Amino acid sequence: QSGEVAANPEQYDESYLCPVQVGQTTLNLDFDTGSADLWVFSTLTPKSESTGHSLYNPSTGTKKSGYTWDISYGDGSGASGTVYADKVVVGGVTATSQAVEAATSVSSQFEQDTDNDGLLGLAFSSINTVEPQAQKTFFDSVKGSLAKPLFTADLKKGAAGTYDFGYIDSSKYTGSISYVNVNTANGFWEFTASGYAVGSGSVSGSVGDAIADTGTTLMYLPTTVVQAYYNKVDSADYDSNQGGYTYDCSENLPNFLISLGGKTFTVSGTDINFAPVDSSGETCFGGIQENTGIGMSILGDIFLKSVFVVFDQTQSTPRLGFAAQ
Ligand SMILES: COc1ccc(CN)cc1O
Repeated sequence: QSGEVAANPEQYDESYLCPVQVGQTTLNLDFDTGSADLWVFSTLTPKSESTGHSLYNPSTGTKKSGYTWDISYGDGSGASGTVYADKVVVGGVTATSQAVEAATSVSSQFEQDTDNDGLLGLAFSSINTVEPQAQKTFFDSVKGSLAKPLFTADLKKGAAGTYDFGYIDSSKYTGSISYVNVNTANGFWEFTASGYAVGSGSVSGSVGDAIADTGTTLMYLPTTVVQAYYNKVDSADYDSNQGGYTYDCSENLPNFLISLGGKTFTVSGTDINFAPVDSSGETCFGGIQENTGIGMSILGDIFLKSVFVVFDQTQSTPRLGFAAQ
């Protein structure tokens, strides 16, 4: 089988939500290549936490007795609950008995984001949080039945993009796809990013160890790289109250160039201009921030919206393919 599903941006492209049939209900889920749990708001979620969300009703599923899950994300948000086996359909691709993690508790960030009805993890199943046995991601559940064991991400700035499962749509990118091998030891789509440049010119140095993470909004890079970037933005400085680099919204940001698999990709300064910090619209928060304390770099949506990415398990070693959009 193969299929395509829309990836609809929230305000400021904070995250992208895709319609997914879970049991008999269609929910809008955040496809997250940085985690491996498929969890959903449900009729088991306290009403005080689920108002405004679409809810999975586990009555259509088979309860996995004694199974629980509990996940925490890098931004301090999290959720927990119980586990059911049920039908999940993404763009016509069907997992007939997918582990569906029904939330019995969610953190305030999820409670408040009423566009988001849960997450569909697309990292490696080794980091699924279900106890006593880790469960397969949706991709792992359907991988063997896909025309090709791969999926692609084509996210866009302020417009609907797509995730495709089982095939590469050559109309969605320009030029050739350059591939890098993935190290799955940490359960992420993790690889080594090479040189970089600010504005234009030839790349140098090295960004280093990085993950491709559709579930993270911004780009988190080594301090040396981030300082080099904002040194080229006159009004920029690090604002500890905001927790990152800010600048005058009136200032044009430079492009950021990064080399992956021998090919240089350009993230436009307009894409790196993330959002105003408040309603005055005077000060803006940058889409490139420091990876301090994370242990690796994260190429999140700010990066991903300017490339076409293949999450490829056609070889014995998983690999990532990058092409310009
Ligand atoms: C609060 O919202 C989220 C928190 C964490 C993730 C995973 N990186 C996705 C989200 O949509």
